[in-house]
Amino acid sequence: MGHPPIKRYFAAEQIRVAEEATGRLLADGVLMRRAASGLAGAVAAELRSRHGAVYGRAVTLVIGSGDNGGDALFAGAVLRRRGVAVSAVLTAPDRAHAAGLAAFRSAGGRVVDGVPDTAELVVDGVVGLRGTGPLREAAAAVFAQVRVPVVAVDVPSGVDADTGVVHDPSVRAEITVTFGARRIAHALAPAACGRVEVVDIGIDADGARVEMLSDRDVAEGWPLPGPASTKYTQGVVGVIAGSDRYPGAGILCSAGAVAATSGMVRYVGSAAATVVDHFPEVVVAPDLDGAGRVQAWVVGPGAGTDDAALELLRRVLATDVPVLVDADGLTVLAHHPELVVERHHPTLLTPHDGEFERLAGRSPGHDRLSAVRGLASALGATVLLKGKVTLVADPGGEVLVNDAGNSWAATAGAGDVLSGIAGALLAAGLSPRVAGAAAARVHALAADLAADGAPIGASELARAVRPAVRSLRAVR
Ligand SMILES: NC(=O)C1=CN([C@@H]2O[C@H](COP(=O)(O)OP(=O)(O)OC[C@H]3O[C@@H](n4cnc5c(N)ncnc54)[C@H](O)[C@@H]3O)[C@@H](O)[C@H]2O)[C@@H](O)CC1
Ligand SMILES: [K+]
Repeated sequence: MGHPPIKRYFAAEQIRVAEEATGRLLADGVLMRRAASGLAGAVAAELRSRHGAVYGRAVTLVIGSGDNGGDALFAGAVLRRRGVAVSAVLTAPDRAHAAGLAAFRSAGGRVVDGVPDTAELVVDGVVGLRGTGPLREAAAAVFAQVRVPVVAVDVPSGVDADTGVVHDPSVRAEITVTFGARRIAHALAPAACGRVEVVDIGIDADGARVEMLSDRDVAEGWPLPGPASTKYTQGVVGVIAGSDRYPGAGILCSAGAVAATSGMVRYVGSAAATVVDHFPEVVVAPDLDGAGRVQAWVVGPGAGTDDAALELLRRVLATDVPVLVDADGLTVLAHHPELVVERHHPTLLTPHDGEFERLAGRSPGHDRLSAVRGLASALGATVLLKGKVTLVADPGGEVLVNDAGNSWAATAGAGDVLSGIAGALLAAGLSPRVAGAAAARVHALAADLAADGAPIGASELARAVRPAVRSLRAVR
C-alpha cells in the first residue's frame, strides 16, 4: 500500500509547526535543500516530458523576498549543474534569499531583468506560505509577459494558502510542487494550482481538517447489496420534492435516489403519479401520514415555499432520521433556522450560492471555506456548498472537498439529482459529510460521462449515475 487514499490538506500554521518539530533540520537548511532538490527533479521531469531532454533546455525563475524564492534559487543551482540554462528575475533584488542567490550564482545562474523569449518553463518563487493578497506590481508585470508553462513553488503566488482565494492578479500554474504535505489552497483552487506534486522532506503534518475522498474511498464506501441484504436493510429514502407545478423536480430527485443504491425509494407529494410513470419501483403516497418508514428524508426540490411546505418541513425535521434539505426547503428554512438549530439528528443542507445567501444573510464571497464553516457552525448542521469545487462542512469545522473537474452539471435540475443521490447514501447509513462528498463526486463524474463533450440536461446526468459508480469501482 502506498499513500493513504484520503488526501489531507493543511493550514500554513500546521506546516510551520511540523517544520519546527524537525529542529536542526530546519535550522541547518536541510529542509530547504530537500525541497529544492525535489523541485529541481519535478522541473527536470517536466522538461524531459515536454522536450525530450533536460540538458540544453532553458528555465527562468521569478524570485520574491522569502524562503519561497530560496527554494527556487537552490533548485535553479541544481538544474544549472544538469546543463539547463537557468536565469532568474529578482522582483525584490535587495531581499532575495541570500544563500540561495549565492548558490545560484556560483552554479553559473544568470540574473536577468525580464523573462527571456528563450525560456521554455518559468518557476514561480515569488511568494509561498506567507503570501497575502494579489501579486504585487513587479511580479505581476513579469508574469503578464509569460506565455510558457509555469511551475509554482508551494502555491501559485497570489493564491492564499489557507483559503484558496485566487486574487487578481495571481499566477496560474501548470504544476505546483509542494513540500511535506498538501496546503488547503491545493484543494480549493485546483484551476490555479494545476497538477500538485508533493515532495517528501521528512516532516509530519498533523490534524488536517480539510480532506478529499479519493476515487477509491468513494468506491469502497459506496453501499452495495450484500448476501444478506433486503430492500429494507439497504436503507429506504423518502423524497419530498416536486409539485403539480414542478413535477420535474420530483422525477429528477427520485431518479438520483433510485440510481444511487438498491434500497427503496418512497415519494411523498402531488407529483406522485408522474413519478411512478417514470419509476415504477418508487412507492408513492400523497402525504406524510401514508408514507411509511424511511431511514432518511430528502425534502425541498420544487416542493414550494408556502405554509403547507413549512408544515411539512417542520414535521420531517422533527423526526429522528437523517434529513437532507435542498432548494425550496432551504428558502423556507431561511425564515425558520430554529428548525435545524434545535434539531439533534444528522442534517445535510445543500445550498447553491443564492440559497446560501438566504440562509447566511450574506453571499459566500471569495473565502468559501470560511463561509461554509461559519454557516455549518451557526446552524449546527452539515452544509454542502455547491460549485465546481464543492465544500461539505460539519458544524465542528471538518470539511470534505470535491473538485468536479468539469462544469457539465451546471444545468437546470442537476441539483435535484444530487440531492436524490445524497439522500440515498444517508439512508444507507453514510454520515452527512461523506454522503454529500461522495454524492458530489459521482454526480460530477456522471455529468462528465453523460456529456462526453456536448451539453446535457439533468435527465441524462441521472442516467449516467450508474455508469459513474461502475467506473469508480473499476479503478479500485
Ligand atoms: N524554512 C524552511 O526550511 C522551508 C521553507 N519552505 C519554503 O518557504 C516558504 C515560506 O517562506 P517565507 O516564510 O519566507 O515566506 P514567503 O516566501 O511565502 O513570503 C516572503 C515574503 O513575501 C512577501 N509577500 C507577501 N505577500 C506578497 C505578495 N502578494 N507579493 C509579493 N510579496 C509578498 C512578504 O513580505 C513575506 O515576508 C514556503 O512557502 C516554502 O516555499 C520550504 O523550503 C520548506 C522548508
Ligand atoms: K510561489
